Order: sequence, then C-alpha cells, then structure tokens
Amino acid sequence: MTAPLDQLLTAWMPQQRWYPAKGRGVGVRLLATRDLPSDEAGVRVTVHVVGLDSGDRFDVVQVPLTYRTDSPADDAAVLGEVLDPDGEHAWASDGPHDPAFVAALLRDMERPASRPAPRPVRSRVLRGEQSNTSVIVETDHDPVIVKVFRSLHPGQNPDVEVLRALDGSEQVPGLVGWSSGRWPDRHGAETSGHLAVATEFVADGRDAWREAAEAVAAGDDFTERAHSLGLATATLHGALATAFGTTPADDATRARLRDALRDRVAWALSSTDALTRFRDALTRRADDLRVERIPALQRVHGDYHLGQVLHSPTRGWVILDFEGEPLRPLAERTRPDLALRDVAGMLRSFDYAAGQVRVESPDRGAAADAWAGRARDAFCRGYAAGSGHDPREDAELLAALELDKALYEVVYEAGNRPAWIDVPLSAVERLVGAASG
Ligand SMILES: Nc1ncnc2c1ncn2[C@@H]1O[C@H](COP(=O)(O)OP(=O)(O)O)[C@@H](O)[C@H]1O
Ligand SMILES: O=P(O)(O)O[C@H]1O[C@H](CO)[C@@H](O[C@H]2O[C@H](CO)[C@@H](O)[C@H](O)[C@H]2O)[C@H](O)[C@H]1O
Repeated sequence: MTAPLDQLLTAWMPQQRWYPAKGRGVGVRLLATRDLPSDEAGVRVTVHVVGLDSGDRFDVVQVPLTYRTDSPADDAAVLGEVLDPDGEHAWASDGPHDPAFVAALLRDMERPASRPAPRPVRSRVLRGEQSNTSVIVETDHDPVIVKVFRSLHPGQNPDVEVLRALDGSEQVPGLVGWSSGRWPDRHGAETSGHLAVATEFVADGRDAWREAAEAVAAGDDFTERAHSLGLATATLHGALATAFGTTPADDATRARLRDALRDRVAWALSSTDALTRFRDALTRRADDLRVERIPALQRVHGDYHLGQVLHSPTRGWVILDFEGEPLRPLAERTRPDLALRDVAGMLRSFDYAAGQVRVESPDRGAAADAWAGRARDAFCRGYAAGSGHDPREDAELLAALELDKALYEVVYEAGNRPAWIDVPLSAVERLVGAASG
C-alpha cells in the first residue's frame, strides 16, 4: 500500500537504534529535502531533515532515502511504498544501505585540498552502532568509513571540526570529506550544520576495548600497550592544544569545577535510585572539593575510553569519535576543558575491563583488579613521557574527574546495561570512600 512519506517515517523511525525520541509521543515534521545528483537511472537520492516535536523537546534527525521505481533487492533496508517528493509512486530505502546514496554522498562532499573523490566499489553498514549510521566503503583506492549523523545540531559537528583541525596527525584517521545541510529550526529560522564525515578506514585496526577485555580474561600483560596509549593520548592533547589554543585556569575555573561536580552529583542522583545510599557522601565530596593547581583548559576528546581507540599494527593508536558524551548537551561538549578529564576517562576504562570480569566471575576479581592497576600505572607513565607531566601529580583533581565519570557511567548503565551497573557503582564507592576515609 502506498503511504505518504510522513506516515511511513512515523512508523519506521522509532524502530531504528538511532531514534532519539524513544518512548515519547512526537509530531513528525519534514523540515527540509534535498536531492543529491544520482548516477543510477531510475534512482532518486534524497536527504530529508525531519523534526520530532514532543512539546518540551524538539529533535532534528537526518533521514537519507533512495527512491526506486522498481522494488529494490535489499529488503532489509526498504521502508515501503511511498509517494516520493514529486508525488510519484516509489519504493523508499534507507540511504546508508543503498550504494546509490553512498556514491552520491561521497561525490557531494567537500574535501581537503588535493584529495580526490573516492569512487565506491562496495559498501556495508556497520552494525551495532547507536547514535549514528556508519558505512564502510571499499573504493578504487583505500577504504573509507562514512559516518552519517542522525541527530543534527546547528553549527560544526565536533568530529568534522576536530578532524579538519588535526588532519595529517598520526593519532586520528585521515579526513576524506564532509557534507553540510540547511534546515529551518522549530521556529522556522534557517540553520545549517554538518550531515556526514568520511575518513580513512583503518582496516587492520582492532578495538582497544576488545584487546583489553581479551587480555584481562587471559591474564595477559597489557602494560606495554597501555604505556604507548598514554603516550599517544599526550600527543593528541598536544596537537589539540596547538590547533585550538589553551586558556589559563583561574579562580572562576575552580568555582566552575566544583559547581560542575555538584551538578553531576545532582543529575546522577535524580536520574537513578542506584546512587541513593551514597547521597550524603557524594554531596559532601562535591562541597569539599579543594584543588590547588588547575592545569590550563583546552579542547579535549570528552568521552575517552577504550572503545574509542583502535590499535593498528601499521598505524599505531588511532583515536576516534570526538563527539563527547552523548548524554550531555552539544554546546557543553566542545568547551575548553581539562585534558585530565580524558586521562580519567581512560583510567575508568581499565577499571571497566577488570570490572566486567568481576561481574562475570567474582573469584577472578582480585587478579583482574591487579591487571587494571598495572594498566593504569603504565598509561600514566606513558602520558608523562609524552607530556612531561604525570597525571597522578594532580591526584585530587584526577580523583574528582574519575568520580564525575563514574557517576555518568552509573546513569549510562542504568539506562543501557543494568547488568553492568556494579562496575561504576563500585568505583563510586571507592572514590567517595577514599575522600571521606
Ligand atoms: N576510521 C575508522 N577505521 C576503522 N574503524 C572505525 C573507524 N571509525 C570508526 N570505526 C569503527 O566504528 C565504530 C563506531 O565509530 P564512532 O566514530 O565511535 O561512532 P559512534 O559515535 O556512532 O559511536 C568504532 O568503534 C570502530 O569500531
Ligand atoms: O557510545 P559511545 O562510545 O559514545 O560511549 C557510550 O557508551 C560506552 C559503552 O559502549 C560507555 O563506556 C563505558 O563502557 C565501556 C565498555 O563498554 C568502558 O570502556 C568505558 O570506560 C565506560 O565509560 C560510554 O561511557 C558512553 O558514553
């Protein structure tokens, strides 16, 4: 049966992992539509920008579709029969699954000077992602990964902004191109922002989370890799400081830091009951935060953990995903911050690798904790070798940032993986305990 596009989208979008309005009743509004030149006969490639209005919230998402006059081969990606933007009967498919969209998008992208447009040969959508849709593309040259942003925000997407600023740096994937679009906001004012980014695909890269999880399970040493990751992290921070500048910290920074921890405590306590037994200790900890020295503020990664880095035998460490913590408003995620926040994130991640063993086989918990202790120590030593400063010298600040991250993680796990919630909860217990004891 042929349906109008908004009806089809209203039924299809909530089933997608990236849908940001799960559980909320929304009005679906088509905000903008742009065709990309297609080189396949009978295929129309269209990028729709769609507003999801639930009264108190207004999310904007990108839905690229291809329209074919004949029923397409890949059933899994078909939304259904629809009237296309000209009112003609067509089959609509989810763009990232359709090579016609991928080719049209790559041709349409802006690119760094001297980089030719890659010509796709084959493509496949990466499975398991939550907030975006990424497509791995074999091309006439090197493989490329295209990240199609689903939730759109006005202005620069942090991934595009950082990769453009750091292009040529060994610690991040090479930039292939990016695309932008325009749409009216909920009040009808014209806005624009990034829609997608394409980068070098590190084909021999292994997810560091998987490497670490395997190592801790097998009792294998990880200190060499943790050391070189610390060094790569310090190099990344140096490159970010050069590209975006630094701001010296002052008394106002000190006050903001304490307010930020208080806000995080209040947000976490109101988001989940799991923290109730720590209420008093957490409130005291935030009120009592005293930090002597605060390093200069700078652009940081913002959601740094083992799942954000690849280990490649040919390229070394490659750091991904500069979009910051997905549960935080975008405007906050790009503000100058403490590089130490990323260090704290990675230290938490080593604890997570041990924590998942603790959850699954409590009898191996002590060995896993010792593994994490060695990895954390090696990471800090590597960071010191790269930056000239051991992060553990700022012990009070580092512990506060680890606590801040652990609180975020408790809320994240409560919403996403309740079976893992004890991993960050035990860190909260340790970190408030250490402060009061
Ligand atoms: N340049 C790349 N090379 C190889 N794999 C990549 C690359 N970029 C992303 N990936 C893979 O895709 C996953 C998701 O990418 P990421 O940028 O973190 O997207 P998201 O913000 O949706 O989590 C990564 O964990 C990694 O496995
Ligand atoms: O999806 P993102 O990569 O942007 O990050 C979110 O999901 C992460 C889980 O995949 C979550 O990370 C937490 O779990 C990791 C193990 O799966 C662990 O290595 C991290 O240290 C821990 O924070 C991340 O917090 C969340 O923003």
